[in-house]
Amino acid sequence: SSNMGVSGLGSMSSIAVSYGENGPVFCGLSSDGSHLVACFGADASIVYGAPLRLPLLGLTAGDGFVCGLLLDTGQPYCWGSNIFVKMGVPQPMAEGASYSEISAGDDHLCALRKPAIDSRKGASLIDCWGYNMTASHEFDGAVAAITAGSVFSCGMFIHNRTAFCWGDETSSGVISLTPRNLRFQSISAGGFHVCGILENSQVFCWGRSLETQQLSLGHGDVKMVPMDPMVSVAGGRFHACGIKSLDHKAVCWGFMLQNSMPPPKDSRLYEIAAGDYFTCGVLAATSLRAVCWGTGVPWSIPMAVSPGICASNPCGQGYYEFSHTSLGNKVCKPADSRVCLPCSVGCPEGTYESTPCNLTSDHGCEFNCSSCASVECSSFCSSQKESKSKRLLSLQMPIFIAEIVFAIIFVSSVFLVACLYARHRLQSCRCLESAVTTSRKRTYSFHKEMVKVGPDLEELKIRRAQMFTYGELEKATSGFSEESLVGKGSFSCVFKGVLKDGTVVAVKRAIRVSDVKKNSKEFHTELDLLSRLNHAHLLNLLGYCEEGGERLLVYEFMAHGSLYRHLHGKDLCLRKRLDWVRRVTIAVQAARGIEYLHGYACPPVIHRDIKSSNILIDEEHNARVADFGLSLLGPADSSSPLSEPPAGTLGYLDPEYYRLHYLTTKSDVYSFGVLLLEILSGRKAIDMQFEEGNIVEWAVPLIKAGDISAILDPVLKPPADLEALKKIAAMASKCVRMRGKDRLSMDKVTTTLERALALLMGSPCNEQPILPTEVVLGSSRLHNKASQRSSNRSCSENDTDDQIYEYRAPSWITFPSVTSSQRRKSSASEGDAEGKNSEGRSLGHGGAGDGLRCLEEEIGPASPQENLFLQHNF
Ligand SMILES: Nc1ncnc2c1ncn2[C@@H]1O[C@H](COP(=O)(O)OP(=O)(O)OP(=O)(O)O)[C@@H](O)[C@H]1O
Repeated sequence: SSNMGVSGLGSMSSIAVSYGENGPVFCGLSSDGSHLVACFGADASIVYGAPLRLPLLGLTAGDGFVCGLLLDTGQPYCWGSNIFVKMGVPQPMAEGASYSEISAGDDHLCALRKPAIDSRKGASLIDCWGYNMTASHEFDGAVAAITAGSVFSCGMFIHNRTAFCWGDETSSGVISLTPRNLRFQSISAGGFHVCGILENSQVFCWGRSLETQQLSLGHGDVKMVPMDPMVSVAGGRFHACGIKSLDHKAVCWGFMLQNSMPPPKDSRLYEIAAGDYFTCGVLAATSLRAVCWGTGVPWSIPMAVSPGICASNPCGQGYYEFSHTSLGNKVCKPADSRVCLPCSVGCPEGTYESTPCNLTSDHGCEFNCSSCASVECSSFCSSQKESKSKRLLSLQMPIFIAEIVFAIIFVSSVFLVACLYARHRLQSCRCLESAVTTSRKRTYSFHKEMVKVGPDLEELKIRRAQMFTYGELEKATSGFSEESLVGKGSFSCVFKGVLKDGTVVAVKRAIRVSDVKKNSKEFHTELDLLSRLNHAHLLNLLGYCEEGGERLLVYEFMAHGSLYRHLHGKDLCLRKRLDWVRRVTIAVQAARGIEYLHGYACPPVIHRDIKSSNILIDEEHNARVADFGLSLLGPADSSSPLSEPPAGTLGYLDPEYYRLHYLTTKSDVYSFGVLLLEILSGRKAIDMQFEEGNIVEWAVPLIKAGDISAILDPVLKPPADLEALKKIAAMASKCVRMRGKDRLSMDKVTTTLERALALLMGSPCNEQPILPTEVVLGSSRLHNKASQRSSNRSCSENDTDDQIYEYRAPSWITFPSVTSSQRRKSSASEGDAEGKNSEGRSLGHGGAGDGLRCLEEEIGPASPQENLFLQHNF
């Protein structure tokens, strides 16, 4: 018994889609076994509010919000914004309650309590929160699964597999239509309907939103419920989709808006989830990528998602255990859990079942080659013949090789014996010496060859980056023409190009320099680094070319250029269009990219050249951190310094680094602090137009004096409430502290920025702790818009206290406390930063601390007159 394969408007799944006035969002649990969620789409409150560090068992989504079931505690956790559902852990909730499943409707969430049945009462408990639904329900008998529609919810009993529904009958009209005698394998609710898979795998739907009367909604088609057997269904607002048992392809029915995208024709799917007018699914291919169809689908989803929810029970009959060739079986964290997927039923016409569905794989279907009637069959059978003969050849091959090897060994042994005999006979022969020399020579040349193997192996490491020929890139950029030139750096030119397959790329071409060796090293550093790093806010390297003296890097093309161009370009409109929310969003995204470099890449990476021209903006206005040419792999312990000659850009350069060559991740924090000041003020890092040419020297005293308005970019109207920008400014001044140890760490910076963004967007701050200490359940309190708003407003003030970050979750941006290993580096540095400037304290790293203390007064921020030696990534 399982509820697998059911994911409707709000059933629990490894993927969830939210909809509503802020736009569509796709969220999915990563396929790497971390159980962590990532969200992509239009609604910033969901995308940036996702609890990036809390492992979740499953997801569900409603109008403007997404909820996950916490893997460790079995509590629901919601993020996004919906005035009827409290974000964080929904309130009121019974103390210590733990749930096995959650399911969200438009404006409510229901959760099935663990254990499935109360042994004393023989009843199951389902708790709901949200619009007209906040109550605790008791049902006689164990419940197998729950699902939520627009203003109602349904469940299915384990013992007789019948469905039951409750909620607002007047507006849903679903409850009274619930069939009493039908037995289901699974059910899924949509807007005002429910579809279930019967025991014979046929679909049965009830309710009113799938019917022809909905034609009055606008132009579109109404399709009948198909007769095909299905393995899973998902209900949208006026439609439902299912995965067919036969071929695992998606099919949809109900009302479809005109011009809405059809489901993918040729792709098999694992899991589906429906939003209001669209549906998304996980591709049953090695990529495990998600695809969406319908109307108003979320943006592209650059992640591999788990194909289902991890279950602790062994897979039942009719299910097989998912295993991924390259992932092993790492989709699930608890060792004894697994994703169970439904077996396909039947084989397409003209084929027969060649292998049955077993514990580890779905069944296989093959054409019957003795009676071929279709073209597909003929081509399949002829390819089979070919592969059979190849197989035969491959079986014979090892025997052939073994024979040759045996012959060689035999001949060499005979030769060796003959030589030894000859040597024995000619002991006084003087040619021995020269023989030794030759043999030494041979050994040497062999070694040389071994050494040569090194770089080849190195090259093999560059897995993801594709190698291009110079000709290909020349063609892509119309011969590196003037028209294709999009930017110039100190040592490179960047061209826009279009590859053969139509991909738009940026080709970075080194200005030819004589010191090829040094540049080659840096070239390979960047290649190696970029190909190993992977984060939504880092600029992806697509490929490279190294031919003769030419070195070219091929990146994704960033349609909106650099942040520098937006802030300091000639076009003032561009600068004005970058309003406060956009600026802070860019800062959050860039911070996340850098935090990844510092905390998640192993070993840690220090960027060394954070600046506004290295923050690029993509088509969807997301920020990407670029230019890792100067990156160095950092020490595993971020506080131990690397002694490196300084490289970077004037104005952004950490004083500790350029004076002492003392390089840690805190050098990037300094540069990021400068970047934040730049974003807030619209001033360049160094601008000699002003009396105070260095942005740090100018801004920090003003911030410390509390005069935040004096530093804000004059081209923008200050926001109504300055609190968010004040927080950012205060934090920026902590980032540019003289001593690295006194600066914040990047994860702290990200957290503060996220919180500031929430404040700026007028999001209510929630006083509730992540794990509530006192909760009451059962008050059928109807949340009301006005009261909710006023309570929201009153609580947004006093959250400046740093400690609050660790314990409290605001309503839509979450700041969960993380595990010690995740914050391995920051915890040490945090202590340092918070334990502020305790001058007498030991700095913990031998002489380095003392050296710093002596030099503290001596060091000042980079002055524009300073003549620095700057390296570059070419
Ligand atoms: N992937 C890209 N897509 C679009 N434009 C890009 C891309 N990469 C770089 N650019 C543009 O080209 C310009 C030059 O980039 P480049 O990385 O060569 O130098 P830089 O970082 O600006 O300066 P420096 O070389 O001094 O560090 C950038 O400022 C940006 O406007």
